[in-house]
Amino acid sequence: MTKVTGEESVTLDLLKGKMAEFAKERDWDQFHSPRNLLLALVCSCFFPSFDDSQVGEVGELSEIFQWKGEVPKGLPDWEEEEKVHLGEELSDVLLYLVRLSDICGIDLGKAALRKVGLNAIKYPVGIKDSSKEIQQHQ
Ligand SMILES: Nc1ccn([C@H]2C[C@H](O)[C@@H](COP(=O)(O)OP(=O)(O)OP(=O)(O)O)O2)c(=O)n1
Repeated sequence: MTKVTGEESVTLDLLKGKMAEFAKERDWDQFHSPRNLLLALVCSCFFPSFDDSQVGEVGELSEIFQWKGEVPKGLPDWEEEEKVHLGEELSDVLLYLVRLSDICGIDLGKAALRKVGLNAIKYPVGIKDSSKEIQQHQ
């Protein structure tokens, strides 16, 4: 795998390439089907390779926040180790999502930009909605 320097700018295309390379080097393209990738994201880890956990990556991410109650933005009270762990679980979700999009032939960046535009039309500025009511109670 090409070395990650930490200095290159991170794009969805870069991550897509890294995941494709990662899978090819291990002969794991056979496991990276749309269904398997979706299951790895949201429910039990289906991959026959290793993990015996019954929790998908979104579940692992949720577990970090479980029982903590609401937490302040920026996570000021969290240990550095917890934040590193959070970054890892967020990354797992992102990486599987990028890979799933690639395998399905969806340009995720373009699709997301288009969706941002659609959201702006659906929710015009100044219109009251339920998410604003939630914010008011925070
Ligand atoms: N068949 C696989 C297995 C793993 N991965 C990659 C994508 C994820 O970024 C990460 C997931 O690896 P694990 O299933 O080992 O999950 P965790 O890293 O979360 O480990 P754990 O569940 O022990 O916390 O590895 C992958 O692309 N294809």
